[in-house]
Formats: sequence, C-alpha cells, structure tokens
Amino acid sequence: MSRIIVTGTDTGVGKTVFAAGLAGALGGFYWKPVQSGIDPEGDSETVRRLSGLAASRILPEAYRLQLPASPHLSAREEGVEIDLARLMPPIQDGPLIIEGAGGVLVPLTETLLIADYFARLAAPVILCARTGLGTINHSLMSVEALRARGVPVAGIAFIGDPHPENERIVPKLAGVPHLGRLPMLDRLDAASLATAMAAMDLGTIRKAM
Ligand SMILES: Nc1ncnc2c1ncn2[C@@H]1O[C@H](COP(=O)(O)OP(=O)(O)OP(=O)(O)O)[C@@H](O)[C@H]1O
Ligand SMILES: C[C@H](N)[C@H](N)CCCCCC(=O)O
Ligand SMILES: [Mg+2]
Repeated sequence: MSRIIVTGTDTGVGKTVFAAGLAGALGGFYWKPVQSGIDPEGDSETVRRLSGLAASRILPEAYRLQLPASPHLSAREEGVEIDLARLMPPIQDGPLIIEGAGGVLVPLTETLLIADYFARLAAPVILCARTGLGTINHSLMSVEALRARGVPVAGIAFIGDPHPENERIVPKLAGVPHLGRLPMLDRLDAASLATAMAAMDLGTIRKAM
C-alpha cells in the first residue's frame, strides 16, 4: 500500500493546502491522525473543500482536539493521552496522504515527537517549506532531524513566491529532490489548486511512495 507523509518546517507553512492538492492529484485518501484546533475548521474539512475528493476519501482523525496548540498540550487540556497504537494508518485501497502537526519536532506526548512517530510509520516524508527568508535554516534543520531518526525524505515542496536561490541551495545542501513550488494562490479553491499542482513533480512523488 502506498503512503506518504506531508510535514513542514513550521505550523502554518501550507501543509494542508499542499496535501489537499496532492491527494486530489493522486486520487488518493487523506488522513490527519492528530488534529489540534478545530475552530473554524480542522484540516480534514479544509482538505474536503480543496481536494475535490469525495468525503469518503477523508479518513476520520484518531484525535480531534479543540485547543489550537502543540498536540501534547491540546491533549492534556482535554485529559486525553495520545496512544501511538491508535496512530497506525488505516488500510486503504489507494495512495494515502498523511499530514503531521506543526513541524518535525513537535511533541505528541511528553516523550514522543512527531518525527519519532514518522519513523514508526516507515513511510517517506515530503517537507513543505516556505520559499522566503529563514527557510534555509528551517529546512536543513528539519531534514537533519528526520534523517537522524531514519525517516526517508522524498523531497521538498516549496510554498510561496519564487526564490530561485533558496530553491537551489536548500535541496542541494539537504541532498533531496526539489519537488516543485506551489505559489500562494489569490483565489484558493479546488480548481485553482488543482491547476497549480501541475507544477509539482508528481512522478518523483509517486515513485517515492
Ligand atoms: N498555496 C497557498 N495559496 C494560498 N493560501 C495558502 C497556500 N498555502 C497555505 N495557504 C494559507 O496559509 C494558511 C496556512 O496554511 P495551512 O493550513 O495549509 O498550513 P499548515 O502547515 O497545514 O498548518 P498546521 O500546522 O496548522 O497544520 C491557511 O490560511 C492557508 O489557506
Ligand atoms: C495549532 C496549529 N495550527 C497546529 N495544529 C499545531 C502546531 C503546533 C506547533 C507547536 C510548536 O512548534 O510550538
Ligand atoms: Mg495543516
């Protein structure tokens, strides 16, 4: 079964938008194992709006927590203990896109970081990174943290305005493919996202899965 994890250099970098575009382009399934923050909507609802996929392709979260915070804290606030056993991906008949929470060293529990969880999933990761100032450091640190845990990095998907130098040096120093760049879309809807996803290297992503 083919699976890929979508992570990012930070929260708010555009993982959900990219994951929606990818799930739509691959005709796959989307799963957000741990959602922290559901007002006005969680990432699953966003993906439903933006992917063009049927509701049945968006799998229910294992944890759906109210507080928009680090998952370890959101869980604690609700008296919930996040259990790794509940975070194993559902079996699906098609490509599964799994979205993390925040960046790679965000804690799910007092002892389990999101990158440790990815290592348990044994699936490749796409790192979503901003194109602009600050991305070199954040991207290279994220790749190092993933590698240190033996998590395969399929490549970097850039998000934002073109920045040829950052888009050159980051994949080069990280030693991973540049998977393309998703621009910030003025009108963000399923149709414009599907069109913009044509700029991504879906062939390399499919091969990595
Ligand atoms: N390509 C894009 N075009 C237009 N708006 C975008 C794009 N990517 C992200 N955004 C906007 O930026 C904000 C953050 O994006 P998104 O929710 O995808 O981040 P995230 O990395 O998934 O965050 P989280 O850590 O909460 O899961 C949202 O308001 C989203 O609509
Ligand atoms: C609330 C947010 N939108 C995400 N669901 C969780 C982001 C956690 C980030 C934690 C941190 O790095 O400080
Ligand atoms: Mg998200």
